[in-house]
Amino acid sequence: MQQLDAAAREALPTLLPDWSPAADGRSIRREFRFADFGAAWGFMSRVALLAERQDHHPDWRNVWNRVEITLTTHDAGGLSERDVTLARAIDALL
Ligand SMILES: C[C@H](O)[C@H](O)[C@H]1CNC2=NC(N)=NC(=O)C2=N1
Repeated sequence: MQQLDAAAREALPTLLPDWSPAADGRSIRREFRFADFGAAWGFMSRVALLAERQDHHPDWRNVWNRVEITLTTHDAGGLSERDVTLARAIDALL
């Protein structure tokens, strides 16, 4: 599994404006806030189905109506196209 190349990294702020790259460049992160726990859980259920379909899984946490998602590719030891693909699919759920 290849890590993102320089051009793809440069495109991240445009492609994924709501995701913040980690200082070490190895992951991207976004926080989501919903009306209540049920809405947050429903979102997480849909993300879980995306993750299974893409065989690419988030590192995430949920506190009541908040969901924090961090994406990285463990097999690549950093960011890959799989992270970009999953992030875009997650954004499309909103
Ligand atoms: C064997 C299976 O394809 C791998 O373990 C997949 C599963 N989901 C994954 N998710 C993430 N975030 N990174 C991976 O490297 C990864 N690898």
